[in-house]
Amino acid sequence: MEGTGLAFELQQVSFAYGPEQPVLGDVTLDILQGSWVSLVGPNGCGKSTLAKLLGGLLAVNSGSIIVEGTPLLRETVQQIRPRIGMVFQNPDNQFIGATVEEDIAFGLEGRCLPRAEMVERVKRYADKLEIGHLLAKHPAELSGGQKQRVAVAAILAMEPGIVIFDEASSMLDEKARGELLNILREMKHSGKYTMISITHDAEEIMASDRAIVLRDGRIAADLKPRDLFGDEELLDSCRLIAPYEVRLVRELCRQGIRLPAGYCGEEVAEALWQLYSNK
Ligand SMILES: Nc1ncnc2c1ncn2[C@@H]1O[C@H](COP(=O)(O)OP(=O)(O)OP(=O)(O)O)[C@@H](O)[C@H]1O
Repeated sequence: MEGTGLAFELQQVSFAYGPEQPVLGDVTLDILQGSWVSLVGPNGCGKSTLAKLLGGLLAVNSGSIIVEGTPLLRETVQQIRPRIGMVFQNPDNQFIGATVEEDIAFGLEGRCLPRAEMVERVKRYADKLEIGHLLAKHPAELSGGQKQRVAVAAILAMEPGIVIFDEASSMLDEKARGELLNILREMKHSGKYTMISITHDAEEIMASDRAIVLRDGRIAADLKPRDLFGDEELLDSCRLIAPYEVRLVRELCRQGIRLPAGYCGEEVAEALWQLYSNK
């Protein structure tokens, strides 16, 4: 369920890595608490840079970012950072501990939690992510999908209200990608998290509430995922491919079988079934 408060308020945010290199310009947007936003766009358009600004890893050159009501400033960044978890592309770069258990516990140690609560959280989030049987393993013994589950467990154990996934599924195989997507869906369903996912994955975008399209460091579109996948020109400019069912509906339309565009999986099956049973 979406909350009524705002997780992020961005006003005319601009950022450059150097004087010659403006990356983001005039980005103004609000993100509702409890919502799941996909950040999409072609390579180099500024998605990761925006994620780092949101996560307090970089500071804006001009404009402002407010996180859950608190302005993100040099003086407040330490207070805001713990509210935001970030999961990156390469799970190997996210491992800190020598075992899965140590890795999940690592972030909690900095929070000065009582030992019993730390142990309980490690177990609870390991169980939630179905990695309880891996707690004693060394990271090198895990598959890519298992490593990414550990990375997510380590972030969720810190109980952030906001989680940013920066291409977290892009190095995973199809099965592990599907499993990670299910984790994201469960997180959304729990209503406990504001989620931002940077992704080129059509299914992941389709599962989110809203797609923000960046092009050359500016917001080019802000729309429902199904509307994004209904707009071939916009999709092309983001270098995205629509999910299979959307392409199927489009192809059926070309063949003269008319179904509304932008349908998602079960709706396509239902519409085709209706069509078939009315023959
Ligand atoms: N640390 C850095 N120093 C200098 N320039 C950078 C740095 N990180 C990114 N850039 C540049 O900023 C621009 C935006 O990069 P960014 O990684 O935010 O894009 P992106 O949309 O996430 O790309 P991709 O889809 O390829 O991951 C690019 O031109 C990139 O070369």
